[in-house]
Amino acid sequence: MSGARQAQIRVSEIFGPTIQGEGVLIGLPTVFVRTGGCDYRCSWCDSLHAVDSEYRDQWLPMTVDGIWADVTRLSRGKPLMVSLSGGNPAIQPLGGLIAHGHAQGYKFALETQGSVTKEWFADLDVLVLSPKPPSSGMATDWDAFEDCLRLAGNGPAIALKIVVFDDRDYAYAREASARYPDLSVYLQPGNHTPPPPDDDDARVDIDGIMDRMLWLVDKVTEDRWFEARVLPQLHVLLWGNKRGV
Ligand SMILES: C[S@@+](CC[C@H](N)C(=O)[O-])C[C@H]1O[C@@H](n2cnc3c(N)ncnc32)[C@H](O)[C@@H]1O
Ligand SMILES: Nc1nc2[nH]cc(C(=O)O)c2c(=O)[nH]1
Ligand code: SF4
Ligand SMILES: [Mg+2]
Repeated sequence: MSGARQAQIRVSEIFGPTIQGEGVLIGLPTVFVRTGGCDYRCSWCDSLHAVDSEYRDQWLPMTVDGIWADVTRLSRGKPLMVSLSGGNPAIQPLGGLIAHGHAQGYKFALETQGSVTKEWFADLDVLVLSPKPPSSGMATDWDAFEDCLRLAGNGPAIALKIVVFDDRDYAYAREASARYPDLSVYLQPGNHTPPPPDDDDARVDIDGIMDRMLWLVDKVTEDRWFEARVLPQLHVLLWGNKRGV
């Protein structure tokens, strides 16, 4: 067995099929592989159970074969799009998983903030880069971000997805998009009520999300930013902050 097949990947949860709730693949049936651990700490992160080391005892080191047994069981052996998220999945050794799945007709989309890059980005089908706006409390390292684009090359389709809570975030999204005019850009209203990691049924402020959604639509139309796409987190509208959907 090759080294890549035996690499240990830290997994927080594997679930689905559900529909991709965000961005360029919205509505597409998918199985999620959510890895554990992140180099960021966004103030409003909705997946702290896969970020905060307090939850690391819930993360399992898994091999490609172990993950693949779950993915094929959930998809009942029918190839589909696998969504790699986290935490930051870019810090995990995912190249072997992607090669193994591709050989069986599956596709792979990766969600990452663009702070860490890997050679295997070039093997992805879809790369979603989600640089973080000021409200997150994180600073963007644009050199690291550009490394992601460079290593991905012409391999995957690449899209920008930027969370927007307020005017400063919106200005950041405009700047980020202006830097990379060839990338399609998706604006996502922020959820002010991310789930506490231990509580699946936490209330979600749908009215607030809808208000920001309407505000964002006004902003892009007033600015004649006609390349931007504005989309809510569909899974949050459907299932609130529930985990595993
Ligand atoms: C949980 S992150 C995991 C992948 C990677 N760390 C990243 O941030 O792209 C997946 C997506 O959820 C978004 N997200 C996280 N918390 C959110 C919130 N409270 N409201 C809206 N989107 C959020 C992130 O910006 C990212 O686009
Ligand atoms: N349905 C669904 N769509 C999603 N898109 C991005 C998600 C994520 O947490 O990375 C996510 C998620 O957790 N569920
Ligand atoms: S980068 Fe992604 S997973 Fe990490 S803290 Fe921010 S939103 Fe959460
Ligand atoms: Mg999520």
